[in-house]
Amino acid sequence: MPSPSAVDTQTVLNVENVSVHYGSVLALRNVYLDIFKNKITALIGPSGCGKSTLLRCFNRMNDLIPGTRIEGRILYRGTDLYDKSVDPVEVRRRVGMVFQKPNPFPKTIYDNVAFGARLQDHQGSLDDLVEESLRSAALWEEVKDILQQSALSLSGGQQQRLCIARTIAIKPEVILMDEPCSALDPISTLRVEELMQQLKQHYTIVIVTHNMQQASRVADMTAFFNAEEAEGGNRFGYLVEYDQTARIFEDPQQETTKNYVSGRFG
Ligand SMILES: Nc1ncnc2c1ncn2[C@@H]1O[C@H](COP(=O)(O)OP(=O)(O)OP(=O)(O)O)[C@@H](O)[C@H]1O
Repeated sequence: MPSPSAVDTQTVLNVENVSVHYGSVLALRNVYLDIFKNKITALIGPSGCGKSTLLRCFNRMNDLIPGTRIEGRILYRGTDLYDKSVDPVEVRRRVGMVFQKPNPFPKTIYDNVAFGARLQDHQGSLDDLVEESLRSAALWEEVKDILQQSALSLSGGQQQRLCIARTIAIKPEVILMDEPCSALDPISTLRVEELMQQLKQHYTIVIVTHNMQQASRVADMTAFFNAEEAEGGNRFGYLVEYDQTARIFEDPQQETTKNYVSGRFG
């Protein structure tokens, strides 16, 4: 596969020939991919092509699914994420995750943001950390007078920005987002997309999205995956093409990518 056109930045994650099995079923095959610092990388492709599977490999969330087996290597700043000496809890501190459905804890707005920092025995002012994280997540102005209210009283879009604030408060380097806008209305979606553009100054973001317009609006880099039927009828995913987003949408090198981005399948 051709390597992406030149990107002038550091690599944070290297995916080297990664395949993932769930039990005996192959889900994702032979992926090579580099994730670049302070860029937004979108993983796109039809249902079942392994986007979420790969995303979960980046912070070892697949460890929590019994029977998952990963072959190949994923390097985080040169260290093999799956090396025996690596603590998955530490990985998840550096590589945070925001899920499809906003999932605040049934606690106050303040406690949601402070939760991870308290667990980590945060030194310094929690009030400052909560304010700074809510500001970074573009939510402070809306919630500064109701910090002691339940997070569940917020709208879906606000809850998702709160989950982003909760992730930021742990001070990760990478933020993974698994379809973060699919449960949101169009206005909340735009707010989260604007927020992502601000966040990439400080964080590296990888987003799984079904929405091609969203990928073309927010992502610097786009990886297109497809699924193919293996012997026995199971489908497995593989990477078709990875490049700067403008190239994937305007001048893809592979016929399958062209067909997908022009809406001919998926
Ligand atoms: N926990 C699991 N146990 C068994 N198989 C799984 C599990 N999670 C995913 N799979 C299988 O792995 C393959 C890839 O799924 P994955 O969810 O990563 O794809 P996806 O591209 O993110 O799909 P979607 O866009 O529908 O969310 C699919 O065949 C799926 O059925």
